[in-house]
Amino acid sequence: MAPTSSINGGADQVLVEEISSVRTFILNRPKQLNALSHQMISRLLELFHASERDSNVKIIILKGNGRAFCAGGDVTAVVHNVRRGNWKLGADYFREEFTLNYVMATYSKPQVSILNGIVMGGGAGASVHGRFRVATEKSVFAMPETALGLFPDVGASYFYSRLPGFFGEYAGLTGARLDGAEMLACGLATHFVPSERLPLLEQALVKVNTSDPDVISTIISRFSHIPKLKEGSSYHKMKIIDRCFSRRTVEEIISALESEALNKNDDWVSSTIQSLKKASPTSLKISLRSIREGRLQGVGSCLIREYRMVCHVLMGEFSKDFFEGCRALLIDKDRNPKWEPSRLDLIRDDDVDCYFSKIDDEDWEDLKLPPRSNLPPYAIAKL
Ligand SMILES: CC(C)(COP(=O)(O)OP(=O)(O)OC[C@H]1O[C@@H](n2cnc3c(N)ncnc32)[C@H](O)[C@@H]1OP(=O)(O)O)[C@@H](O)C(=O)NCCC(=O)NCCSC(=O)/C=C/c1ccc(O)cc1
Repeated sequence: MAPTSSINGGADQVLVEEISSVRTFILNRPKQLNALSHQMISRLLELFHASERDSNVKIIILKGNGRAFCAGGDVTAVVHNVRRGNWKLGADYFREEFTLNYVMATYSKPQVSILNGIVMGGGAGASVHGRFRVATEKSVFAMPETALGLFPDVGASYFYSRLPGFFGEYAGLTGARLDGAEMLACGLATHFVPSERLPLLEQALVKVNTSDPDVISTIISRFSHIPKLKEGSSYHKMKIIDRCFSRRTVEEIISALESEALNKNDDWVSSTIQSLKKASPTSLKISLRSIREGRLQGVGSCLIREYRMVCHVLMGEFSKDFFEGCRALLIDKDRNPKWEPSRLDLIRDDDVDCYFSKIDDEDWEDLKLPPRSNLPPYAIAKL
């Protein structure tokens, strides 16, 4: 085994192992649950580009050190930037992060992400776009942004809109946590491997000398099985999810859930309503619109639209909920955000439209994604 080399600049935040044709990148901020710093994103982008150019590299393995794969973007950096009042620093972060998501979604070599723990926000973006996502019994997946005054980004309007039925709308609006079995059932994961078998899986993968996804899938399948969904799983609620989350507006979704609650006492329905009522009303409305638009767009267009949206959120012209969400959940930790506008009916369609418009600032540009050429047919977005 080649020695583990550490990467500077990111102060060892991404470790690299080189074993024959396989490059393993290890997110290495275990104390922060591998939250993605700007440096980590830049480094990953560099490593992905370099590995794509290197014909000796056949597959990429991405994993996390410690109990998380990755708990999202580094939100302590957000707090820092907000205090400095500079939304463009945030925009720079997202520009690079979304570019990384796009490179992963169109990558010419299989990426195998080992999701043995927490996978949230940016962690989902760094894995779901890749070819293989291996969940375990320790996986906890969520896009929790509506509780923070943001919206499911990193291309979630692409991958959530492609989940069965209206499961993506459900998971995106409520921020629901999914376990490994649910991830596999809905397609966020491609395989489920018990964590105790991961060392054997990795030993088998590092012997690979091909980028053929069928070969790699066959290898992972040797270690995987289909786990049973828990009795209380949201995936068993697909009929209710489809009935309610297919509605045109957030208001209609909530009232459909309330009708379900009247008909039948169901804890799952009550807690779903509670999650929606706790979230930022503005976030809910822009998230629903984003996932709906994502249904008809490719991954690149989704990321370009989400970049516009996130810049509007950071500018805070219509609502400053993102800053309030950071205050309530991260700074003061009172978990009691005061959203403004405070109610769904105070947000008009025109207000939602603004989040999808170009930014009125002469220095601002739409996200420009790198050209991707000569890709093999399987190097298209994966869901
Ligand atoms: C449920 C979690 C994943 C685990 O909870 P736990 O097991 O009780 O563990 P802790 O919450 O104690 O977390 C352990 C440590 O990791 C830290 N941490 C845990 N997630 C994080 C984290 N995303 N960041 C930065 N430290 C963290 C957390 O602060 C804590 O640090 P410390 O108090 O110093 O021990 C919990 O940590 C949690 O909810 N984390 C946030 C998850 C989340 O909302 N992720 C998506 C956020 S939205 C986003 O990505 C936007 C990023 C952004 C970036 C740049 C911008 O300019 C603008 C926006």
